[in-house]
Amino acid sequence: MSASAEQPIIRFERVTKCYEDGETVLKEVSFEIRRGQFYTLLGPSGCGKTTILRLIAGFQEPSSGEIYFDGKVINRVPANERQVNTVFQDYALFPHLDVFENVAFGLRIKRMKQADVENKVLEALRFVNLKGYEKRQITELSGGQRQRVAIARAIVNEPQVLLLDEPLSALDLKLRTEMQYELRELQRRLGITFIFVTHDQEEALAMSDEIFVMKEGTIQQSGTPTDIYDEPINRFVADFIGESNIVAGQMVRDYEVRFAGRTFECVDGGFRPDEPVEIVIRPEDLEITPPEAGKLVVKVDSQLFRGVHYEIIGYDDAGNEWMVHSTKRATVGDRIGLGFDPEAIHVMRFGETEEEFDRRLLAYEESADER
Ligand SMILES: Nc1ncnc2c1ncn2[C@@H]1O[C@H](COP(=O)(O)OP(=O)(O)OP(=O)(O)O)[C@@H](O)[C@H]1O
Repeated sequence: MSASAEQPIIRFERVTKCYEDGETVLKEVSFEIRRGQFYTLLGPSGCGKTTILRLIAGFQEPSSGEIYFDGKVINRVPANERQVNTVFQDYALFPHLDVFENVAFGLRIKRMKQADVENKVLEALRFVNLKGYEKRQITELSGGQRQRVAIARAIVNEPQVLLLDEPLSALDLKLRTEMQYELRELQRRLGITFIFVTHDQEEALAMSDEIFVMKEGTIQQSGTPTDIYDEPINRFVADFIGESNIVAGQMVRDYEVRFAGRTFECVDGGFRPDEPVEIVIRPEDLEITPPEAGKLVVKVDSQLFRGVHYEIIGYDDAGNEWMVHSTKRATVGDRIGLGFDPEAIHVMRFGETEEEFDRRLLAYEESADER
């Protein structure tokens, strides 16, 4: 592999963004984006996702820190000189132009020859399955088709990076799911980097090679969907990604944790003895057993049929709530046992971010070396 192929295509180095009103919406954010991958920025409204896209696109400048593209600082490079295109939430199509002219717009500005414009526009429309729609007006298209025109208009410029700001949020659920497959497939065929913004965790898990989970202008955790689902770094991430049982606990020593009034074997280390922690167990990792065989015993409070499983809510004697996803039914009011493997227990430090976690792990490994 050549050096440039290994180099991240985009790198943020301690990037901070304050708006004129003094609000700091990104706080020393650092990350790397590798070539040809599908990235998702995931987080609640207002956490700074769109601001990151605007900084990459060149619509805004950072207040401090460096943005690199292909190894060069681009903080002050104008938007039209960057090899980046954006698909906006509302698509921003021109209603008075037909499909062909919408897609051709950027090429006409570049004064490309008519024959080349035609070739490129038709190729882009083929890519998004809209061949034959060239003469249609935008108003005569469905939401999904408009979405595809917006993508064709962006990829016709052959960007190295495509930024997509909540592009599926205007679509109904069925079309949204279809477009998730289409977008993922399109990214693979084009082989360019996609940076996708959403606040929908299922969408992020389904589509991404890598997810950045954001909160209040910081990246809480980055990783593959499975990393983030299985090993959430803190309560915020665990809560935001999927359904979780989160209860307070205390480390006894490495690989032994106490919660709900009992001590359990676990697979996490690197904590101080007696350190207060939070425990995550996913509802699908809990198994219903007879009460005497359970690691925990809960009283069933409610039950809902969810199609593939029952969602059962119960309370243990310490008052903790437990959600269970089970193909077995339970009876409201009964006491049932809950079984789980040591691997199903995920131990987190209170409110720890990824950087704090890395520092703790390093210190732990160094102290283990000394021992
Ligand atoms: N031009 C601006 N001037 C001042 N404040 C702004 C400006 N643009 C955004 N903000 C503020 O910056 C914060 C982050 O906004 P941003 O649009 O990046 O969030 P987001 O995560 O994309 O949210 P959403 O999911 O709602 O689009 C918000 O508090 C927002 O009010």
